[in-house]
Formats: sequence, structure tokens, C-alpha cells
Amino acid sequence: MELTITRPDDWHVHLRDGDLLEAVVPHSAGIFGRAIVMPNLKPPVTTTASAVVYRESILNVLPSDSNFNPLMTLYLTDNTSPEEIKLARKSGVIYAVKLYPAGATTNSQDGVTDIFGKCLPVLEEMIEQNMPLLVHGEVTDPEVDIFDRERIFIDTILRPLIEKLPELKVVMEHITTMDAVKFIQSCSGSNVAATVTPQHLLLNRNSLFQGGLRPHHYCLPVLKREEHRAAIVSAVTSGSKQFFLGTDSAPHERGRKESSCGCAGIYNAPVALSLYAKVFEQAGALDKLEAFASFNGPDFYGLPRNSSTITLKRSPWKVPKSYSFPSGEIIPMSAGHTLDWLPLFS
Ligand SMILES: NC(=O)N[C@@H](CC(=O)O)C(=O)O
Ligand SMILES: [Zn+2]
Ligand SMILES: [Zn+2]
Repeated sequence: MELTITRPDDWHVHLRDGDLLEAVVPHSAGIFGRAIVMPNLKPPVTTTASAVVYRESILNVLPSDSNFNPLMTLYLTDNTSPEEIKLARKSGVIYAVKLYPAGATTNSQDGVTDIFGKCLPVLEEMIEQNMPLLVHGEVTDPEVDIFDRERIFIDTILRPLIEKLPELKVVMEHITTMDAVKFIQSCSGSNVAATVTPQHLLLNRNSLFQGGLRPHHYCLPVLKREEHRAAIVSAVTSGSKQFFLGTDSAPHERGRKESSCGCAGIYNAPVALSLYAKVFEQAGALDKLEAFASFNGPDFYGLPRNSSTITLKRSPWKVPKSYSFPSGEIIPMSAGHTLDWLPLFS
């Protein structure tokens, strides 16, 4: 059996830089037409000028026959100016601005400390320029239980923000809870959406401790209870246009994951599409995969859908145990496992 769909895009990916960039770009570019590229490098991509340079470095490592189009983002800080948003729009290569609450996740230390106090003029300019805000939706207060950080972010920051600026386009990235599902569904109109990762559709928090501590299942927001996973699966397989594909593929060198203080992030670019297909097949909703993977994202961003296609063959294939690159190894999600849907590269 084969399934041919419009070529999907990845609306949330970390391509990193240096030799890690070189190692991971071909995996994303082989499957996806476009990708929204996260700006949390060291130092972060806070200006249009640095986003343009970063984009060039991605284009430089693309396989020669690739049409992959990296859609760049700016990293929002307390000091981002409305002028920078105008420049970003004018550049023609920047498609969104990313909110990392300071301290919430990998390389977020330069993120926003007080969105209402520091960022309203920038957000108003984003409305003007029709530039979406992408949100890592977790509060950073260390007193708040890590499993509650997304829910409390919705109540204390996201809902008030959307009430204050209803015209702002907002994507809640990598949602992990039924609270987020309900919140997204409660936002009427077309301005609020969410991306969903393969790991949050397939794994619950038990997978962090299955037979021992599993650093390769650790990402942020952290995996939640089974009831949350099930709610996210129902939402994406319902056919709602408010949910779309964003892998959050986030490679870290093996030693940085398998460590006494391991980094958050799951590398899933080579397996993501196969895993999404598995989720939709298990839910009896394979007919809804194409909209989730290839239509809802571009429709939300106001971009054309891709004109090329990709074919998935229902044929078992074995995921490599690791990928080597000059400074080490990266371990993909489902490493060493057999998956059912094989993407045929075109
Ligand atoms: N998801 C993660 O666990 N990590 C991401 C950052 C992020 O998306 O929050 C990373 O950059 O490693
Ligand atoms: Zn994040
Ligand atoms: Zn991410």
C-alpha cells in the first residue's frame, strides 16, 4: 500500500549550526518542502541581519538537488524594537517571531522576562506586519511543578495576551496537554493555532522511565500523562485546521543527552513523517494526515501549499541506532526500531 500526499512542511524545527547543521539539514530537506527554523542558537538570532546570515548557512549545506526553503524566525527579547519587525518583514525571508520565556528551555536565557511590560509595542508592530508570534508555552517559576507549567502559562500569560491583542496571530508550539487542546479549540477565528510533535502524540511520561532513565525521551515541555496524549491525538485526527505539523526536532550530541544533567530535545527529523502516519493510521484517520501535515500550516501562515508530493510506502524499515557527524553522534527517536511507513525520497 502507498499513500501519496502533498509535500508536508515542518512548522517548528531546530537545525542548529556548525557541523550539526550539516548533519541534520539533509534529513529535514529530504522530506519537508519548507520549515520554520527556530532561532535559539548561541548567540540567539535576534536580528534580521543575523537571520539572513543563518539562512545562507542553511542553504550552503543543502543537497544540490534540494528545493527546501528555510523560513526564518527572530528570537524575541525584552529589547527587540518595532523597527526590527519592519526590517524582518522587508527581508522577505523571516516569517515569525519566537517567544521563549527566559529560562524555559534550551538557550532561552536571553528570552523575554515580562511580555506585558516589555513587548507590547513590538507585538503591535507584528499585528501591523501580519507576523505570527510562536510561543514556547511554559511558565518559568521554579516553584511551579514542571508538569503544570504549560497549563499555568495558558492561564496567566497566553489567554490574557490573546484577549489583549486579538488580532495577533499566535501559534502555541509543541502542545502537550488537554488544557492546551481545549484552549486552542476555545479560540474562535483563525488567529490561534498549535503545532504538535510526534513524541507528544506517541509517548506519555512513563516512557521517560521505561526500565530505567531514558534521556532520549526527554524534551520540553516534558511528556505528560496518558490522558493528555490521548487528547492531543483526538484533536489532530479530528480534522481541525487549528493543529498542524511541527516536529520540534531538536538534536543534541549524544554525550549532552546521556549526562548527569542531560539536555532537553528529541531528534526526530528522519522518522517524524513515518511516526505521524502511524498515529493517524492507529486512529483510523489516515485520510486526515495530509491536511495536518501539508495544508493547515501554510493556510494559517497565508502561504501557498506545496505543489510537489511525497509517497509513504507501507513497508517496514529499520531506524538507524545513531547518526555520526564529525563532533559525535546523534540518537534519533525510535532508534533501532522498525517503523511501518517508509518515505520514498523523490
Ligand atoms: N524541545 C526541546 O526540548 N528543546 C529545544 C527547545 C524547545 O523547543 O523548547 C532545543 O532547542 O533543544
Ligand atoms: Zn520550545
Ligand atoms: Zn523547539
